[in-house]
Amino acid sequence: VAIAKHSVTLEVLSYHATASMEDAQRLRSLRVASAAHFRLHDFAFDDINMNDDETLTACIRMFLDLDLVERFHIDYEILCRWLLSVKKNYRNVTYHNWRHAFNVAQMMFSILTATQWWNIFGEIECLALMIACLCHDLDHRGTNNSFQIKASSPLAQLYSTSTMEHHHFDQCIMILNSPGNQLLSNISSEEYSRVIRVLEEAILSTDLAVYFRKRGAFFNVIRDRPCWSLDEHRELLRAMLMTVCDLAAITKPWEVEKRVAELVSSEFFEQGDIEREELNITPIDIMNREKEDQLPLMQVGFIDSICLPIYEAFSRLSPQLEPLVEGVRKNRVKWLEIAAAQ
Ligand SMILES: CCCOc1ccc(S(=O)(=O)N2CCN(C)CC2)cc1-c1nc(CC)cc(=O)[nH]1
Ligand SMILES: [Zn+2]
Repeated sequence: VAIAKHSVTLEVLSYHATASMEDAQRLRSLRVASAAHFRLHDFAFDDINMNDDETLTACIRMFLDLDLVERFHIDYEILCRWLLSVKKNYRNVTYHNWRHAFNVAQMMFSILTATQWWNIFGEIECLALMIACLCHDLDHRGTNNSFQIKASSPLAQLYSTSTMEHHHFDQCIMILNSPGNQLLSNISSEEYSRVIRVLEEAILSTDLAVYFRKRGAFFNVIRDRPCWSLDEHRELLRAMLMTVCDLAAITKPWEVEKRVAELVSSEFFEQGDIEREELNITPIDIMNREKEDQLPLMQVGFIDSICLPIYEAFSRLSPQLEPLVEGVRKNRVKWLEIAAAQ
């Protein structure tokens, strides 16, 4: 029975859509503007004025400028089809959609280039980090890990910890293995297994529970600088870097942060509505529409407990990253002002 259940579950999960030949041909024919044109090196980057095609050509630009296409002999049409397939496997949910993944990848690109850490990680790990950012929330349903457990969803039956993150990695691998989407088909098996291992670590590290578990070690290692080189703690740095990119909306100019927080809270409230209506449970405050007025102070709590520690640590690691922690501090003031005005 267990196997039957498992195969049924896999059956349910294994559906994924890949892009058509026509779509890939069309994207392939589009002009790819420069990183400067897209402002891809800006920490204040905002995708709001971009259409979907532009987000895709901006991803091509990031892969080209990190020299990943040349270095890994990536077939251009496969890169186009792979990007289209990744975008197609994000659902039309309020926050955890393609635009979120795209913004996370742009933040990774701007940090790797501003700090020159692409030199420390090397091409294999940069390739894995960029793929991880674009794929890290694949097939998100707009509900979090605890919801999967409470709803005993098929995903929770497969993965009891980091439920969604294991699924995102699963989906990422399935797309990479799909005909016409095999981005990594021209690298050696030794390099391939390194990319996949870094990819899995990076996607799983976007579970905030993993961030909480690992960040103590990271802060200790930072404190004892400079008696070690970043190179010795690359895995820990990559894990923290994924969280820094995943939460980066909190560092953006107020108008961006305000808009994104609205999307995050809407998605939380949608989950709360399902919990109330279908699971008959009272949602936690952050997902409870009736507690909407507490949102500004919740954001201050989010900033103090989760964001400031990591963005301060990163600005100590590299002065080029100071604009990030400054952005968080400015947004903290704005959230407090709103709370005080209520
Ligand atoms: C904006 C609507 C309210 O949003 C929040 C409310 C509370 C907290 S929390 O730090 O208290 N905490 C986090 C860990 N959970 C397990 C328990 C609750 C975080 C957010 C929040 N999260 C994200 C990441 C998705 C982005 C964002 O902007 N805000
Ligand atoms: Zn994410």
